[in-house]
Amino acid sequence: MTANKELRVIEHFYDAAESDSIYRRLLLEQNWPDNRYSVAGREFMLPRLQTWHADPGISYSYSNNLLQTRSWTPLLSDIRQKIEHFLNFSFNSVLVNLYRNGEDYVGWHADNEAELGERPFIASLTLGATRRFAFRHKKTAENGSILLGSGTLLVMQPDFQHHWLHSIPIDSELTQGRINLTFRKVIVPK
Ligand SMILES: O=C(O)CCC(=O)C(=O)O
Ligand SMILES: [Fe+2]
Repeated sequence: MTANKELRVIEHFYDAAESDSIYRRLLLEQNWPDNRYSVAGREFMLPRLQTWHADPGISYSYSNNLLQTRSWTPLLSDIRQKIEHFLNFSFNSVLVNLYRNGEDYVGWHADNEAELGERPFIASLTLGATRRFAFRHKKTAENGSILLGSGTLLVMQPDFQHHWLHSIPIDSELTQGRINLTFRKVIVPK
């Protein structure tokens, strides 16, 4: 079993000009919050900036701890629609990450919170600078990475979160920013 079967990469999902224009718009429009948080009385700094947008009634523990839920902007709705149409799947939330330069990163994790259900299906769109997306198997020493360039859509199949951890490592040489959108489907409790 390799991670490749559980990852699908669609390059140029948006072409270079579209990706560049979306990147610039998001950078200006997102009204990025401060990345200093206080959780249970402890202060910490997230090594990137984030916003969280969801349909009404959607609650996600990660975001409840760290982020306010925002509504969909017209631009985020348009992107969601294009991805949903392409994948024939509907999402109800998106986590937007801004890596201001190569010093910003996300550490090893799996997106397997209970609210994403048994089979978390995640679509991730990269805009701006190219960054390395690294993955490593939870039980074996298998590991690998792929470069995600602007306009690339990465689809993480449910089993990817079960078997692998992923991260965006620091790239100290890099001065440009990157925005990543991970579209998710939070399960609404009945
Ligand atoms: O920036 C990326 O490509 C990955 C972001 C990520 O793993 C996440 O938001 O859970
Ligand atoms: Fe992730």
